[in-house]
Amino acid sequence: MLLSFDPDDVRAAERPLLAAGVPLMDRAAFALAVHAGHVLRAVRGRVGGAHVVLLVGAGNNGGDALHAGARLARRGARVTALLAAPQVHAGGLAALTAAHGRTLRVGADGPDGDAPAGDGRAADASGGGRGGAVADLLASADVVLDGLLGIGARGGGVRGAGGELVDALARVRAAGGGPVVVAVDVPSGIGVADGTAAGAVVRADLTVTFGAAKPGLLLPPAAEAAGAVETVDIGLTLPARPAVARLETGDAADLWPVPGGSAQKYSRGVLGVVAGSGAYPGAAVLSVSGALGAGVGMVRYVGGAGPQVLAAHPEVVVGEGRVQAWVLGSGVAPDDETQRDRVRAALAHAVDHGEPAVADAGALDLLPERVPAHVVLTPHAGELATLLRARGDDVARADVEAAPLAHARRAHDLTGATVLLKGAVTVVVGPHGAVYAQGDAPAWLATAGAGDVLGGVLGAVLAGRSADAVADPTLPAALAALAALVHGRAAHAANPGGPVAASAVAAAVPGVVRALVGA
Ligand SMILES: NC(=O)C1=CN([C@@H]2O[C@H](COP(=O)(O)OP(=O)(O)OC[C@H]3O[C@@H](n4cnc5c(N)ncnc54)[C@H](O)[C@@H]3O)[C@@H](O)[C@H]2O)[C@@H](O)CC1
Ligand SMILES: Nc1ncnc2c1ncn2[C@@H]1O[C@H](COP(=O)(O)OP(=O)(O)O)[C@@H](O)[C@H]1O
Ligand SMILES: [K+]
Repeated sequence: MLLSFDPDDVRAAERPLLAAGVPLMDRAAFALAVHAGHVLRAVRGRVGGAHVVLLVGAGNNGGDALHAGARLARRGARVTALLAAPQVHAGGLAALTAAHGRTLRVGADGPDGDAPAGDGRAADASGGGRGGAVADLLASADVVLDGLLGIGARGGGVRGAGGELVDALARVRAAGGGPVVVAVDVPSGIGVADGTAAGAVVRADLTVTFGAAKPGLLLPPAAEAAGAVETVDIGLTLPARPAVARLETGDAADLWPVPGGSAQKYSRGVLGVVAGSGAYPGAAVLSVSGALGAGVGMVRYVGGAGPQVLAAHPEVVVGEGRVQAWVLGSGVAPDDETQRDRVRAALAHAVDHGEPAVADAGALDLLPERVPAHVVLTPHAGELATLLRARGDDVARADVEAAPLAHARRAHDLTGATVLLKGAVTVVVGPHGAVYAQGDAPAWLATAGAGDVLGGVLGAVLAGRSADAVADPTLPAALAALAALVHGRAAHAANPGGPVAASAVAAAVPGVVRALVGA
């Protein structure tokens, strides 16, 4: 599991070590220089002679970049530091200057010249170009180390001279080629704790993060700015509970309901599916496909698409009966009152009798005011905005897309449900601070019906672990993240690197599950 921690937790973990004189910045800078060295060898063949540009802000994040730059300079790299603040980390600046790195102060008027080392003050000096000089430097760099802002960032992108550097770097990259960008701890400008990415934000190819990942490296939309993430152990002891977690391959086997030797279909879990309608029979078929692909004990289908479901899946039982979990609402048309009544009844049953339920699409507006966490909502951004508006919030789809975690959390707080918010990175919020961010899927998965398959996969897992999911209110969030992981991997497996239809995703689910839980 990839765990991330809020800046406050990271600072609290650093404090006793710093008080004891542990050289945390040295550890961070050493690891950063090692990773930058790997990148330089990959793009240039060697560190010696390579051109490295440091973007340096006012804080310790800039200090990391300067110390790492000094190490690279000592290995023969040509290092130029662009100082975006009047005062930068004194020790880092001294180290870089001692290693014969160059420093240029940048501000509203462009680069001002070499800054003296020693007191960390980047005073004006003679020499240095203006105008396009920064752009030329960035364009000629092999690697840029982004040390403008770390966990001390306060929202809304990089402001001031640093923001201008971010824009200049973006223009260089947009023109084609350009340097490999390595972010120090986090891409500068992201919302480190909430994953927002407004204003001037560095787009990195690699982020080298210290102590533990930060939430913004996992959460949308900021996660996209991080590139690959390398976590460096600098010896921090962090709390047991992360801010945001991401399930990985090794986590699936413990969570998945693998049948024991004495299993029979009822003990493995029966899933009731109330999905599809005259207008959308395909949603019922796809939802059932996802559930069967995930290995549910049995599916009972309830609704008007029985013939289509049976034609595709003769193993399904059509009609009501006892179930251990539900999938509700996929493809249920707003004017299909009969099917909507069935969804309402199933939701009430799920709440009253402790049966986990997936509430998708057409079930979202039928939700009771409050539900337990074993009811899992699976909206996309537009549906979540609608749900929040129905509860009095003035929110549009774009607001949800700009801050998915905040809005998923809001929906959880308002309803009590576990919330799985679909997207390029799927965010899951449950009670007691359970938050997951899964970025497992190719963009090809953004195709009609893919969400129905996800609902089926999740329903199967909830049916297989029904009693556990009711007893432990944080488990549905973990199982929802697990379903997103399997669903995303199935999209890859169905046609690596190419387009997929929702039914092909469902067909790939059994193989993905085998790979994850097979001995
Ligand atoms: N505490 C430590 O000893 C360690 C800290 N480390 C590094 O230190 C970083 C944190 O350093 P700091 O606490 O100094 O904070 P930062 O280096 O993240 O920056 C804080 C500075 O940026 C300014 N600032 C904040 N938001 C801004 C914005 N939106 N636009 C422009 N300027 C803004 C603030 O006024 C402040 O001067 C970590 O991310 C990590 O890179 C590492 O060296 C590991 C050890
Ligand atoms: N850019 C993207 N990259 C990867 N996966 C995506 C992207 N956009 C959407 N998805 C995933 O594709 C699926 C689409 O589901 P949904 O929007 O409910 O479609 P439908 O209602 O047609 O089934 C979700 O699982 C979502 O997480
Ligand atoms: K940074």
